[in-house]
Amino acid sequence: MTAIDVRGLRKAYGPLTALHGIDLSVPTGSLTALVGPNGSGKTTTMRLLLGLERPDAGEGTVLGHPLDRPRRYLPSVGALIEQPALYRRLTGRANLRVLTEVSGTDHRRIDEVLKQTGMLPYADRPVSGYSLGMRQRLGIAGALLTEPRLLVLDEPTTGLDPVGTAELRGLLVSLAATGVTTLISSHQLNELDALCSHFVLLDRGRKLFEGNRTGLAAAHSPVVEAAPEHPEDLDRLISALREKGRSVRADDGLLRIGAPADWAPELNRIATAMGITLARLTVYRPSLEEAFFTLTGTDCPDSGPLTGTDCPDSGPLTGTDCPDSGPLTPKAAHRC
Ligand SMILES: Nc1ncnc2c1ncn2[C@@H]1O[C@H](COP(=O)(O)OP(=O)(O)OP(=O)(O)O)[C@@H](O)[C@H]1O
Repeated sequence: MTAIDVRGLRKAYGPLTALHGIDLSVPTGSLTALVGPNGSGKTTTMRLLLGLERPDAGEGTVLGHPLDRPRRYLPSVGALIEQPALYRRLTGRANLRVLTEVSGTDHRRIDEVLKQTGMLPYADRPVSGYSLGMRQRLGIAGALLTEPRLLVLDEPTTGLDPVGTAELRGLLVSLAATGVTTLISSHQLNELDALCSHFVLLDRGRKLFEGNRTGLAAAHSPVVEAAPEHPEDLDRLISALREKGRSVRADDGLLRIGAPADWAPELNRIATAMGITLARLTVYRPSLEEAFFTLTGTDCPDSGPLTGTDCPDSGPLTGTDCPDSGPLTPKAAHRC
């Protein structure tokens, strides 16, 4: 069963094509990540699915209803696009009451969604005193008022501190357990890696990948890392490997070679035959983030014009070092 099943979704703004005809199949009940750099088309995709804009082309269904009949499915959809629009002087509860009045929802839902989002203890305080995380949770509480079967959240973790992000993650997991399908966009790939079961990767308006985490990891072949004992041997080894058709990248004395895991002994033999001793020889599987940057052809999140992504330590749950500040971890080595 698919909650969202669309084909050939296309949208242009004047000369700029924001979406080049993408297909999406979001499984019912899944927590689906919509991942991509700035300008890749995440928000546009969500706006089209929510009927906020009309696609230039494309068809399909959302919750079993035709995409071009959003009024049929929107009553079962909750959405948070960018920051929630809240009245700062009103309390959280009063904000939700306004929403129930606008949407005609039973106001008895208010306490339920406050409880569901962990906001009940703060419900009677003015929103002006809320942290960013509390505002996001209140925004999600608002999106839950109509008991949606599909939740669409555009970068809900932006600006959240580690505690706020962890709380939001907990909330999304508990919602998924109730059968709600959630489509969530973010740049913070490692965070979604832990959270989501289904992944859609966008870049420059095109879909690069859709599938589960295993499929995504498989899309990025293992990497063999090696470092000669003597740095002066580096260039010779690189030339030899390239002559054998291997893609090789050198980062501060460490070679990163695209090759299957069982090729590592062969590398050892090649080096030995050349009289080179390897001080390091390891194989590792890429993280979701690395697979993504490989697929997009982006080397370093803060160096490419299309990424606009901050150093990984801006994401509280990545656990990676900032590429130029930490030791040469596999991740740091690969990324910059
Ligand atoms: N209303 C609009 N008018 C003109 N161009 C637009 C409009 N909305 C989006 N775009 C352009 O379409 C492209 C995709 O934008 P979109 O906001 O969907 O990307 P995104 O992946 O959500 O990016 P971000 O992470 O920065 O929010 C961008 O080049 C953007 O500038």
